[in-house]
Amino acid sequence: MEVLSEHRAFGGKQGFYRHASTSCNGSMKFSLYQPPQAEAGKVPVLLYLSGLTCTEETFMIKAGAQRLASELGMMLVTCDTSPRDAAVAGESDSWDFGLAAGFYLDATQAPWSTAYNMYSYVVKELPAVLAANFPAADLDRMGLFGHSMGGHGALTIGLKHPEQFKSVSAFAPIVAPSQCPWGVKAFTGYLGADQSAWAAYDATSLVAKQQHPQTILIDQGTSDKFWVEQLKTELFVEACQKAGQAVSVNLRDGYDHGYYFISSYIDDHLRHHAGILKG
Ligand SMILES: N[C@@H](CCC(=O)N[C@@H](CS)C(=O)NCC(=O)O)C(=O)O
Repeated sequence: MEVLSEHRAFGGKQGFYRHASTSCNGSMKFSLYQPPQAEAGKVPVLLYLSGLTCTEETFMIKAGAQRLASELGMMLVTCDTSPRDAAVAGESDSWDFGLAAGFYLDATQAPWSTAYNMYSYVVKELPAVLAANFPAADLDRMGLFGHSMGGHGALTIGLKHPEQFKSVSAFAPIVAPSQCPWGVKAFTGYLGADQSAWAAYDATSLVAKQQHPQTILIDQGTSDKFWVEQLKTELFVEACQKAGQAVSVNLRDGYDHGYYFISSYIDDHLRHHAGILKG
């Protein structure tokens, strides 16, 4: 692992790192905030998955999460949103598919399957890099959250791996990718036209079969221009009610899809995860 830069922040350390990734067939970057408590022992790890067009930097620059993470003694980690180094033909043709749009799945279709394996990257490869390089990262106390496409990643991966990700939350998540334009485009390209392969990466389908033992926290702005067409919170809430999954949804009046919304409610999410991981 290569250190790109490290910066003192709120008594801890904000760093940016690069490593060779087999899942993504090239080098990948991630960012990590170590709270001051990491100097004295292990701390819980909160992994954040970003949305379309974002990088490993976006959350650390815009969400304003480090101040409370420092107080609570939580490590924050954000990865990139797709492979960057694999030179897959056509990957930069659109902003909602390919580069910065990996959708946290393992692609099965050529040419994407050689590198677009963000599911394996998040579940296996990145945690192994953390274990090897950050002794203070307590991987038995990991939480997962994310925004939009990353909210979809957090919900699906959290539902599939409740033992690994003990707490789950999301800002403005895509909850039913099989039923919205972003998801249909991504799943058709990465997974193929046969929709039977899609359910494994669709939170609304998944929750009928696999529930998370903890309450899932969701915040959604009511002035989010993507809410009705792409995000469809209500489909997940209905599926949770049917399946007996505890979910707490806060509709935030007048907030849009951007990072001013996220930074307004980031503390609630950090406290949600701390309550479970440190409880
Ligand atoms: N490019 C898209 C919007 C993309 C977008 O809103 N991305 C969200 C995640 S889905 C984001 O977090 N963008 C980065 C930012 O707001 O800093 C558009 O013009 O409609």
